[in-house]
Amino acid sequence: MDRLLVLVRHGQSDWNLKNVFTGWKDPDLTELGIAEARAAGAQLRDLKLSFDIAFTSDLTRAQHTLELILAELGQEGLETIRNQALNERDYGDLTGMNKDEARQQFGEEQVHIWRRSFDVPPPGGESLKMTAERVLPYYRAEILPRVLDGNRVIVAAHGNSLRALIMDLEKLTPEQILKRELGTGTPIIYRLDEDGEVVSVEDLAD
Ligand SMILES: O=C(O)[C@H](O)COP(=O)(O)O
Repeated sequence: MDRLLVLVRHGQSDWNLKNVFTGWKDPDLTELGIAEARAAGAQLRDLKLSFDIAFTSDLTRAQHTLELILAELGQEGLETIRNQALNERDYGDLTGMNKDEARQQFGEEQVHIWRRSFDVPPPGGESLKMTAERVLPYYRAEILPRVLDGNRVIVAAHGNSLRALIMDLEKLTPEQILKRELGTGTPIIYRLDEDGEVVSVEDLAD
């Protein structure tokens, strides 16, 4: 049985381009983001992969990325479950602020802690630990059982919601996961065993 799980971060968004903290705000993809999503779909098609069900967040940039990938695969209209449990980490008071301006205002070190520490949330927002506390229960309840049933699953989501999932799948420490940068529009292909443990991982960025 092929227990396939593909994770993909959305393509470049308007606010990625503007270097602005985005979190739960809802900008769409840029032209480059659209091209990245199509390229991700083409990579999966070249690998002859197709899917039985898709999951995405409640945010446009991830949903749009998924639609473009499915179109490349000739799988428009595939059953898709959207849930805000897969949303990007909530950036709280930093949302909408330019990342360089935030560094000038709060200092390089503090902004790095907010962005890449495991359990220090940005003011009014979510840490990676808090993000994992909503992503992982959803994964275990809704996504993993489908993979274990033999459905080929694709998940289009966000840098930090996917980090939370990857940390669990690959059994990474907080230090290891925080060094892991996920490319926009780059699929990561997992195959799992009957217990949901990772048998193989292929990051198409490598
Ligand atoms: O929400 C955002 O601004 C980005 O998608 C992720 O931001 P980060 O690189 O600071 O984690």
